[in-house]
Amino acid sequence: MGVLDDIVAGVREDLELRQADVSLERLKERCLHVDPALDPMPVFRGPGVSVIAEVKRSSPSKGALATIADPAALAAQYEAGGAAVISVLTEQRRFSGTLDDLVRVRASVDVPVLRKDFIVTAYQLFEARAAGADLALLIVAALSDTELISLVERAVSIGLTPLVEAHTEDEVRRAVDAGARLIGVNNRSLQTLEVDTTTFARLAPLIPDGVVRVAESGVRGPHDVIELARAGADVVLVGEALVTGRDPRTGVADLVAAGAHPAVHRS
Ligand SMILES: O=P(O)(O)OC[C@@H](O)[C@@H](O)c1c[nH]c2ccccc12
Repeated sequence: MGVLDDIVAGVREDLELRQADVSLERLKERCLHVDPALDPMPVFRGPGVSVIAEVKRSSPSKGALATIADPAALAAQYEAGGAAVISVLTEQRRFSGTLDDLVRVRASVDVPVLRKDFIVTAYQLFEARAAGADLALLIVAALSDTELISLVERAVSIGLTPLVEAHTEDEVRRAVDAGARLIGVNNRSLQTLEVDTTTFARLAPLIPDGVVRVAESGVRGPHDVIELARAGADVVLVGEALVTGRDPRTGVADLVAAGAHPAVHRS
């Protein structure tokens, strides 16, 4: 069993407990009382490379990265540095995140918030919306075509913008076929956890014009942002470098500045 299957098995177990506790009907009811979701797409399509800054305590590849006692404060720093979107890892077992982190982040920033998790059922989309999320990650490798198509549709129907993540040529094709308007190329394989930052440049040309391209994982600093922008990135998603760096606000600002540089020409 690859790492991804292992993670998803744990996610399904945790999900069963939450489903026994809160019915889908109750979640849908909660969704009626949260503020309408924010649309990240106009900013993503605007000038410069947008930065999605991630609240990430640990990862299966690196273990503990940062304590992050106050995710809301960290998110506020990211926003002050110019982050277009805040990503919050809500998976508990491997990433030490919770949905409560997302609720707290949502309350402290005005930019859109992404639920970063291993979403395999519509229930998790309603959870995301009820917690105030504006975007939700859908990982192609964790889903069948039927599941992917129905989760993309369901996300859109409840106001969430799906970020559809691919790691191979075939997965990019499946993301496109599922109607994704926002596609992320993960430089890290979720089967082996290895990072190859050339993955984005190799797969980006398969993403049609008009679809927003996100480069995910392994971005260490401004230099990487410039390279990824040249390869066609509209957006970069950065976690580790920001949570382990000295100052998250300056860290984001430096990435935003690199992506806004006039020498950076995006296709
Ligand atoms: O910490 P990094 O290397 O900057 O990566 C961030 C983000 O891309 C990574 O956390 C990620 C990308 N896709 C995922 C899917 C699930 C969990 C985590 C991820």
